[in-house]
Amino acid sequence: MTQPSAPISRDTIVALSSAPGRAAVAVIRLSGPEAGTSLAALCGPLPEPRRVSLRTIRDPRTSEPIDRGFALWLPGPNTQTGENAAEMHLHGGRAVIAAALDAALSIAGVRMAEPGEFTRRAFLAGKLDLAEAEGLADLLEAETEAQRRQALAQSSGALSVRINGWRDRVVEVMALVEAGIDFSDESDVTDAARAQAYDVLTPLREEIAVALADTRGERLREGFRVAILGRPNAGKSSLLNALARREAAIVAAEPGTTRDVIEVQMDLGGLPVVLVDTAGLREARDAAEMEGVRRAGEQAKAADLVIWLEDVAGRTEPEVPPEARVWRVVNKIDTAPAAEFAHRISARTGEGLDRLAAALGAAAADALNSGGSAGVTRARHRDALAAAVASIDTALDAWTDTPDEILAELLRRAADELGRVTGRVGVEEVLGRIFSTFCIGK
Ligand SMILES: Nc1nc2c(c(=O)[nH]1)N(C=O)[C@@H](CNc1ccc(C(=O)N[C@@H](CCC(=O)O)C(=O)O)cc1)CN2
Ligand SMILES: Nc1nc2c(ncn2[C@@H]2O[C@H](COP(=O)(O)OP(=O)(O)OP(=O)(O)O)[C@@H](O)[C@H]2O)c(=O)[nH]1
Ligand SMILES: [Mg+2]
Repeated sequence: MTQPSAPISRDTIVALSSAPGRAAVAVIRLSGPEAGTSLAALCGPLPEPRRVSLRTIRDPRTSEPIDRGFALWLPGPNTQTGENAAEMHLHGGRAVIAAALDAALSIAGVRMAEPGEFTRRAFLAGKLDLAEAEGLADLLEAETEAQRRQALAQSSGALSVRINGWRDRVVEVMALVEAGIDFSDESDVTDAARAQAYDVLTPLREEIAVALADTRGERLREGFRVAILGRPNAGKSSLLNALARREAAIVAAEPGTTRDVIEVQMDLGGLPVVLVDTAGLREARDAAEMEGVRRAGEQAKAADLVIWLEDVAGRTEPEVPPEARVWRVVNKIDTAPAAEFAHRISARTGEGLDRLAAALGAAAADALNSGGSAGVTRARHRDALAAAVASIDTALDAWTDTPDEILAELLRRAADELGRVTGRVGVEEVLGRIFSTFCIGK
């Protein structure tokens, strides 16, 4: 757990923590030193801690009733933020929410929360570390089962435990090397400690490098990208619509219909797949189409998989970047026999689509973390691990003929890089970036 690294604000914050807009129930949360006094000002004498109590919520300026709802008093420090906290569960109408927030803000010392400020305070109180806070952000964004599982694991400390374990081992190696600094006149001790340090560091470096090379966690966050490319009129937009089960893209009989890139999010067996429809590739007839063709090429590069779609009546060679992974799919098999093709479909009749969707799901399952392992999920983690490995490599390369002090410094750098992931090191620079991605009220 992270220790508080900045003074906790004296302000009491308030926010609507349920989704904005009309809903059955709205949850308004307060956190900070005046959360209890504020709740009392709004709802009368404080309920018993952690007990739901039905109250009339009133505007403290006028005593006019605003709503009847549940009040909760959550005294610190055993709260999500570590501070005094309170909640009101109200009827979810817009005017109720507006009046209750306005009434809370009329109380001295209470202000609106910034995006992510509840979570930021939880972090500052040492209730969760940076990687866990990121996991929480991902949990709010999760759209499929595998994403939810990965996010829940990260928010519960799975990645932090691994990273802290690596960091502890680097520190252990550092201590062995530093033993040499302290006993520099006893070369037996130094040599034995160095040898032992080397033996700990080598497999550790391997472990971190393996985690670094595993991109499945990051790809699970972002989704498995499948770009549909082909000549105009192959039926790309029809295929996108058929797989997405909605008319996301315009389909028309004349070639050159699609110009923009159209993305739809799919859930294939709990895995996020992003399907991308593109402009048909040909000698463009106008500037807009030319731009569409250029963007199609970009999508092919960014995709994890390209579907090269062909009309059974006129086969074409894939025109995709050489490094792209390509599946050739033959469409319009309702119009001609096509038994010889591996992937054959009719976007019109739906024939072959279940098989194609199952194959896409299997490809996604290979490429994405199924939500079980606690790997790297963001570029921020990857950068830190890469820097740690680089520092360890420098140390290992120079192992035998480098002074203890320099080796220890390289190892300290590696430990610091690992510490960045959980926020033990270099917190300030990433705080704003991480917490601002939350919604207000989280
Ligand atoms: N109504 C409501 N539902 C909610 C939340 C909330 O704030 N309000 N949560 C908000 O995110 C989530 C639950 N997360 C929470 C995390 C920690 C603590 C908490 O009070 N922790 C204390 C006490 C732990 C204990 O006694 O078991 C602590 O860590 O010291 C509460 C909620 C999801 N559901
Ligand atoms: N018979 C038959 N016609 C199809 C099938 N799939 C698409 N079509 C028709 O083919 C024409 C072109 O379909 P689109 O989906 O717009 O083709 P596209 O590849 O997106 O074309 P561009 O956007 O111009 O590149 C439309 O008239 C579709 O109805 C199919 O499986 N069978
Ligand atoms: Mg199209």
